[in-house]
Amino acid sequence: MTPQERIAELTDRLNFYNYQYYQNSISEVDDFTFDQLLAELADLENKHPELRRPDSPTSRVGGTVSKEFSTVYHRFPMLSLGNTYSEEDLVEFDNRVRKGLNGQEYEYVCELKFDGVALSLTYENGVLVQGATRGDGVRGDDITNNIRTIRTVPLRVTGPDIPALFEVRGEGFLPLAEFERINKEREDIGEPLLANPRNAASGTFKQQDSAAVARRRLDCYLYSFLSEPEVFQTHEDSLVALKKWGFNVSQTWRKCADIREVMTFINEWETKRFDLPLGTDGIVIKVNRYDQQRELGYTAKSPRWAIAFKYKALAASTVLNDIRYQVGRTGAVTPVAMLTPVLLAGTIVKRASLHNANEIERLGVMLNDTVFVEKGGEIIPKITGVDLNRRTDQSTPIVYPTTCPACGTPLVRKEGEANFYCPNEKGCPPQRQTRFEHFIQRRAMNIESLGEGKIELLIDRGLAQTPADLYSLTYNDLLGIEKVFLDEETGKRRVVSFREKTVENILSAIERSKAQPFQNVLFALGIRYVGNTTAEKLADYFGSMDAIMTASQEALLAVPDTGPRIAESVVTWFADADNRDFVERLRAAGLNFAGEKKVVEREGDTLDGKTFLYTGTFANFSREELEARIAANGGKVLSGISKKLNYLIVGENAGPSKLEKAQKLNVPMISEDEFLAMLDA
Ligand SMILES: NC(=O)c1ccc[n+]([C@@H]2O[C@H](COP(=O)([O-])OP(=O)(O)OC[C@H]3O[C@@H](n4cnc5c(N)ncnc54)[C@H](O)[C@@H]3O)[C@@H](O)[C@H]2O)c1
Ligand SMILES: [Zn+2]
Repeated sequence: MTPQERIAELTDRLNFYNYQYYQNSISEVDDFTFDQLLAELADLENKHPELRRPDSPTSRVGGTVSKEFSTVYHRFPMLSLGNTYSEEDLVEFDNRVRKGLNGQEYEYVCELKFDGVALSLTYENGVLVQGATRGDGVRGDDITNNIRTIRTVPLRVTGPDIPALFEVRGEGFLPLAEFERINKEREDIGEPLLANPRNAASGTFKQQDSAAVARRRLDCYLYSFLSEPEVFQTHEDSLVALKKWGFNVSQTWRKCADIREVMTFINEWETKRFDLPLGTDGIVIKVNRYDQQRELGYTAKSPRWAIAFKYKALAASTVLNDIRYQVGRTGAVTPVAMLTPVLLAGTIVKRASLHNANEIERLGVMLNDTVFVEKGGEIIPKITGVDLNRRTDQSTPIVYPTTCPACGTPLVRKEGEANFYCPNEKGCPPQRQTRFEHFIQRRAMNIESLGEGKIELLIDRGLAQTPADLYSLTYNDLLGIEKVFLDEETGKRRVVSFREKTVENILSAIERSKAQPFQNVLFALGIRYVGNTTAEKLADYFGSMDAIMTASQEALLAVPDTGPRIAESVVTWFADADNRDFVERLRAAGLNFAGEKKVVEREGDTLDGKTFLYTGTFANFSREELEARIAANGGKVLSGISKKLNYLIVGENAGPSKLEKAQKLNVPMISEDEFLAMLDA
């Protein structure tokens, strides 16, 4: 390949990766690969400057603005950071800084490099007036409403020394615990999992519906302050002031006297960073004094006074001994790699996730291969590749099972899904077991004292086939039963036994569960795609189990945020005779089959069949009241603007992007008064 061809190929490929990463929140390759390709391109361009393409990613910030939000111009450009993975490069950076400052003394401030989305917040007279993404560095998306949902971002700051106009910048992120929570919920209701916290954060910030954004508890760390004229002498002073004014500044930063101290900081955080509540991928090193920053200046893409040191993802190599196929509640089969134990980032790793059959194929991995495992932002490490140099004739192909490893039923794969499923929902032991686990969890019936092997014991003894059987258990059924569990990995024995106290606790928890609200009961049924939030919406809208059981697909579609997939799943579930029998037994046990509050009482039919969306705030209604009135009069609230939408109700401070889109699609816009008039019609 000629240099010209290679340059063209790299330019196209990297531009495509950037587009996927910033526009669609998808990583086509890992960051290290991306950075290596970018470095290769920069190197080729240096050698052949005449071959450099005008759209080269080496001299531009990677992102763009999107059509869904209105565009804002940054007062000060939002640039990228030069990055390196090596100590030598860091020493070179330090040499450049020393040269650039002509022998002046200088210090650095080191911060963690938070792995999220760059945000810019503008405050006028102490009030947050604008929040934006980085975009292409010059212009970004106005996502003020979404940023307002972050609880740690102050909407107003006060104090004698606060400038009238200033900007703060930081990293918006999805905390790891929140990422795990969302994925657990998604797994629970059969939704595909989010790939990693960074991409999840980026996707969330770009959502149109800020109520949906608020449900994912995003957070933000601030790390930079900008104003004109400057009010601080150093970056350090600004971090201290930001913290004092109430901004969320991670207290992990440290001032370093020289590059050796910087290296110490870098080494210190290499594994300690995994204890932080968010994903990080390196250390950012900044010259502390602002006047020196100015003196050093900028390239087209990044400041010369800062650099990012990126950690290579922590990897280890070990042998893949076996694959276990786990069957989840919805029947999805997931392969789990069983590894020869290996130390990685301070913990012993014995298993790694392989996601699905496609992933095994993509990796080309075989049993007994030596594989690379990496720990990224997520808790469970993953297999990232095969060490082909160490493949021997011991390696044997992985034969993906065609029947359920637990019950022998032939597996099925649905159109467009990566997972295989065991369709034997009722008879398959792990599905039955996880159905119980779903039923007893806190957000469902809250009988968590039945965890840790107790359910298995009940099933084994034939005391419970379905969760409905829990309600007919007696003291004498339970007292004294026990089972010995053997942990296959540690070889340890664990005895689960029902003594008097245990039995009393369990029976009283079962009794108490009868008081759980209706929405919990609905969620506990374990209908696919009916997670917590959906259960709450259905319960609010229909008010009773009977209403939901008999609801048609169309009636279900009228519930806010309920699409065809959920509607179909609900109808199919209740059409099943065993499921209906299960429901009747729960009714007989005395569970709550009706909601106490917010039953939609029909006020009228003036809005029958009409669809609405609203934007802004209203004089006569809160959001909830508005939605309730629409529903009570036969209308439906949609979650986004489309051609199907009949009316956009426009309140105070309406979102400009919604207005623009409605205009483009010719969706009629009405005021609050016009809406009131429709109700009375
Ligand atoms: N995997 C892919 O397909 C893909 C595609 C595009 C980009 N990327 C990754 O993204 C990088 C380019 O992204 P980039 O231009 O945002 O550069 P960057 O992420 O390497 O560095 C700049 C960004 O760091 C963030 N940051 C975090 N903590 C910070 C702190 N304490 N101080 C200052 N900034 C901090 C800010 O958001 C800032 O915009 C690439 O080097 C690559 O690793 C990956
Ligand atoms: Zn099965």
